[in-house]
Amino acid sequence: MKSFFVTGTDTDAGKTVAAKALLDYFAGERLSTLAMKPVASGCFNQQGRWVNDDALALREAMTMDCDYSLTNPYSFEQAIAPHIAATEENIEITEQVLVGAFNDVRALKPDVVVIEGAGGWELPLSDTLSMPAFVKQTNAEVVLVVGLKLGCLNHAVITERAIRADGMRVAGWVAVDTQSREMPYREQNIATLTRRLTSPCLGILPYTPDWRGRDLSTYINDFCR
Ligand SMILES: Nc1ncnc2c1ncn2[C@@H]1O[C@H](COP(=O)(O)OP(=O)(O)OP(=O)(O)O)[C@@H](O)[C@H]1O
Ligand SMILES: C[C@H](N)[C@H](N)CCCCCC(=O)O
Ligand SMILES: [Mg+2]
Repeated sequence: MKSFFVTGTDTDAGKTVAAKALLDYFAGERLSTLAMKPVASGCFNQQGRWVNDDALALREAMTMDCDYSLTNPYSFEQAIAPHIAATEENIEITEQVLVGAFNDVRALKPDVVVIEGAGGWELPLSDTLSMPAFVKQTNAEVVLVVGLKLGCLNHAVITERAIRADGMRVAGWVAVDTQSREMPYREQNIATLTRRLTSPCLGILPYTPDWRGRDLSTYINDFCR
């Protein structure tokens, strides 16, 4: 089994869209998949349970099925920094619960698990815990999603460096056009990312308003053969 943790240059970088594209790609490779959005802030009540749009989109794209609570063990109502949302709900996010959910997902024996982070790499989860501590326990390779906007070059280089400094392997990066209006000098920016990042480009995702219903596998380069 392989696991990929999808992080980004920031919140709104396009992690959910890129994670969906990875799930579509693995499905096209005839690999079975499960997805996780372990910590979600910005949830709504659906039939008595708090659910999150990212988690639901990833669950639609995965090829296997599992209980919602394994995909998304922590779901907070407010769309704010998760550790603050957790405090507001008198909940402490623990590594034990996160790793427990990951192990339960792994026990279902998918070929691939795709895990979407929240915010950027160094996301606080409590006063003492940050997301990288959980990622380390999963042994996942990290995919860095770069939301194409002014400022992304600095954020991308620093994030790739931070992931490696934390001892994790970077599988590569995916650039995402998150807005209808193309970033000025888009190609030059992508060329700079290609030169300055030392991991490979795994794909470039164009602006696709109906991305949820589309097969995005075509935008992912072959990297898992
Ligand atoms: N390629 C795209 N085409 C169309 N819309 C996009 C694309 N990429 C991102 N978006 C939109 O931009 C917004 C931010 O993208 P997304 O939700 O994937 O970010 P994220 O990194 O997952 O953020 P979060 O930290 O909240 O999980 C969303 O409204 C999404 O629908
Ligand atoms: C609610 C939002 N869309 C994300 N899911 C959470 C982003 C947290 C960012 C925390 C931070 O680094 O400041
Ligand atoms: Mg998301």
